[in-house]
Amino acid sequence: MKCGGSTLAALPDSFFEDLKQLQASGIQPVIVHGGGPAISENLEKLGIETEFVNGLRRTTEAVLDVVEMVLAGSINKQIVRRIQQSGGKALGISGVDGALIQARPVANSAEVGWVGDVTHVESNIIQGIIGMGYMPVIAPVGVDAGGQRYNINADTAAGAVASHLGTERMIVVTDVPGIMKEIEGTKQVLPVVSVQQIQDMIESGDIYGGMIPKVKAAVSCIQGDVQEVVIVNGSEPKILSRVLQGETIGTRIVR
Ligand SMILES: Nc1ncnc2c1ncn2[C@@H]1O[C@H](COP(=O)(O)OP(=O)(O)O)[C@@H](O)[C@H]1O
Ligand SMILES: CC(=O)N[C@@H](CCC(=O)OP(=O)(O)O)C(=O)O
Repeated sequence: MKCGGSTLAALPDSFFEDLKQLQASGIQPVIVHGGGPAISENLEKLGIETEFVNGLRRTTEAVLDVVEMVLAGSINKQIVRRIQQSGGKALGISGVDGALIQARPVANSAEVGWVGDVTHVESNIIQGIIGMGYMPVIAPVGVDAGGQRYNINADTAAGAVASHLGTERMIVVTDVPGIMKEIEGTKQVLPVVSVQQIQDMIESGDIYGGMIPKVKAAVSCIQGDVQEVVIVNGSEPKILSRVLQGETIGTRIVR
C-alpha cells in the first residue's frame, strides 16, 4: 500500500483500526509512505527553496537532508505510532536500512539533482519483518553501492516494492476518490481504467500533477506480477477492507 502525504494527517483512527484488523486476520500489509507536504513545510521553515520538475522535487544536498529527516524520521514514526495505538504491530524502516531500496540517478538528474530510480528492492528484509509479525512501514529514501542517498518519489518506490514482492495488489491511498474525469459537465470517478486509457488521459491533460507518478508506477507494476492497482481516498470509512472485499470503490487500474 502507498499512503500519500496529501492524506496522512487526515487519515481517521478507523483507517488504522481497519489496518490492524486486516493484520490480525492474517493479511500482510506493507506500507510505503510519502510526505511531500511535510517536506515542503520544513524546507520553508528553514528558508530552503523547493521546486518540482515534472512532479519530482529538485533535490540538492541541503534538500536531501530535510527529505531524509522528514520521511525516515517524523513521518515514518508517526505512522508507526498510529498503527501501534490501534493495537497493530509495525516496524519503521527507510530504504537506506539494509540497502532495502537500491537506487541510481534518474535520467534527468542534471535537472533534478539527487532523485533516484529504483534498481533493486531487498524484499527478503520485508519478508523478514513480516515473519516477525510486524507490518513494515517504509520511507522512500534510496541508497547506492557507494553510499549515496536518493530522494525517491513515494509512488515510484511503492510500485517497485510491490513488483519485487510480487504482491497481487497495490492500494494507493490519496486525497481524491480515484481517477476523475469530466463527463457531460460533471467530474466522475472512473471505476476501471486500462493502461491505454491512462496514456490517453495524460496526453489530454485529464491526468496531471501528483496523479502522474501514481499512474506511471501503476502501469509499470501491473506489467509484472501485480494484478491490479487501486487508487482510493484514505478518509472513506474502512476503505482497505472494502477494497479487499471487492467492493466497487475508487479506481482499479488493470492491464
Ligand atoms: N484525473 C485526476 N483525478 C484525480 N486527481 C487528479 C487527477 N489528475 C491530477 N490529480 C491530482 O492528483 C492529486 C493527488 O496527488 P498528490 O497530491 O501527489 O497526492 P499524494 O500525496 O497522495 O501522492 C489530487 O489531489 C489531484 O489534485
Ligand atoms: C523525488 C520526489 O519528488 N520525492 C518526493 C518524496 C515524497 C513523496 O513522494 O510524497 P507524496 O507521496 O506525499 O507526494 C518529495 O520530495 O516530495
